[in-house]
Amino acid sequence: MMLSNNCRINSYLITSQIGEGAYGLVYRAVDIRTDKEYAIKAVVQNCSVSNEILVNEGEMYKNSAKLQRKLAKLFKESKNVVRVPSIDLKSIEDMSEEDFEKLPHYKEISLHLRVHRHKNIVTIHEVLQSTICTFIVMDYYPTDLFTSIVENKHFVTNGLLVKKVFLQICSAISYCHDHGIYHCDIKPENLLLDTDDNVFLCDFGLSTTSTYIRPNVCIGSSYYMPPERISFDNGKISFSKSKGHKVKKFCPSCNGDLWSLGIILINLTCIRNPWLKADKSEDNTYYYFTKDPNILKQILPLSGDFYSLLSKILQVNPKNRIGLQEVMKEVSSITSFTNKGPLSKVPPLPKSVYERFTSPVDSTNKSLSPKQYSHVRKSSKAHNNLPYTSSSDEDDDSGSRSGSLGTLDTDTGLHSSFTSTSCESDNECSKISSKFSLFEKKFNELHMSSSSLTD
Ligand SMILES: Nc1ncnc2c1ncn2[C@@H]1O[C@H](COP(=O)(O)OP(=O)(O)OP(=O)(O)O)[C@@H](O)[C@H]1O
Repeated sequence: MMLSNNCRINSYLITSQIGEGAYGLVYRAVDIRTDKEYAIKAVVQNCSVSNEILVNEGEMYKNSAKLQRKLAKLFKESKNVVRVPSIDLKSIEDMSEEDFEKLPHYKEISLHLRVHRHKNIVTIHEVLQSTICTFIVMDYYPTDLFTSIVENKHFVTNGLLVKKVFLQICSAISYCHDHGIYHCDIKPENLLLDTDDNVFLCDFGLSTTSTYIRPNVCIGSSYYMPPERISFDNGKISFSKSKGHKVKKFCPSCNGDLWSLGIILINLTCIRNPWLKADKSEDNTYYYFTKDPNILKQILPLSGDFYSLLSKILQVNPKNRIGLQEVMKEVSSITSFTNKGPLSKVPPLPKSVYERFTSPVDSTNKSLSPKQYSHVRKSSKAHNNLPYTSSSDEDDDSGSRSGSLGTLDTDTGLHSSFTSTSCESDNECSKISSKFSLFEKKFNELHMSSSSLTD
């Protein structure tokens, strides 16, 4: 069930639905106060986000359809305008593992907030809590890397662009790793692009702070999943001694992300995925690759140098993979990706260009504060020319309010507030606001907390 016209969350007018995933729905919206566009991800409250479950497609659509129905009901009951409190971002960023046990869906937001200052990571502007879900208000980007590679064939003719985008992705991932966050779901659909071909990492729904991850736990998209998450050979897992006991060593999380980056680099340069799944028993190409990595040169038009780099990244044993910084340096200096065509000759990058691509900050904005990249709508008035045209009371904040505020049932004590522009003059809002200061107190006590590329 789609949302009806004029649905608004505080000052965000929903204009369309842009995504549907395992844990939520993503909407495109415009802030009627500023005319800026945002993406709003609705994540179901109390959904048990487990890093160990690969949600199947049927289940995914069931979950999102259920959320869709609940949201439609909520908007209907609140005459299309839902008023919800904004949660203090710092309090979410500071949440602990213990807090995530109580509020699992906040883990994604917390981990994302810890790294969103990087110039190539999507900025979160606001987190809004409703009775049925949490809304994450982020910068909006018009396209993703999958569409750009597959539909627009944007990269295969421009080696410099391949290097720019890939190095920006590496820089974002390296920043995450330096902050103890491992994304675990790097895929082109989770890499968004602005109109200047800058890339932005999103979706921290599977990310983890665990430095080591248990092998053979399927997480992420199968095309990009490293082999140790699918069928790691137990005979090869090394053991170490701890207090006299034999302890099974887990696989380094950072090296799993590295494998996914290797597949992304193949996507960018060859518009192909080498295999459906890095599983010897299920995928013949991958099986032959494990017998002889040279097979890559037969199935893909790789140059000798690029093959040599890929064979250092796509090491079956995660411990043998080349480091991320070395990958970045090698990509910067490589002079050919393919053995024929426009990518058979690509320029090595001067140091200054390499530094610009890999810098965590925008050269025009030297501070590591969250970015302000939001898309500004072309129309001068936000409510002009919208697919969902506004009603006459659109700008009247003293109009009808949703009852949802008063029934927010979380008792976690997350610090929340109403933005002054959204409902300061409203009686109900101030009542709820004082209710939230009690939560604030409790907060202090608790110390809160596929598509694929065509083969
Ligand atoms: N900030 C954004 N701007 C534009 N589009 C976005 C934004 N964030 C997400 N999307 C779109 O919505 C899709 C789903 O978002 P996201 O990956 O965060 O949700 P998910 O529920 O975790 O999905 P999945 O289960 O497929 O990983 C993305 O692939 C992207 O196309």
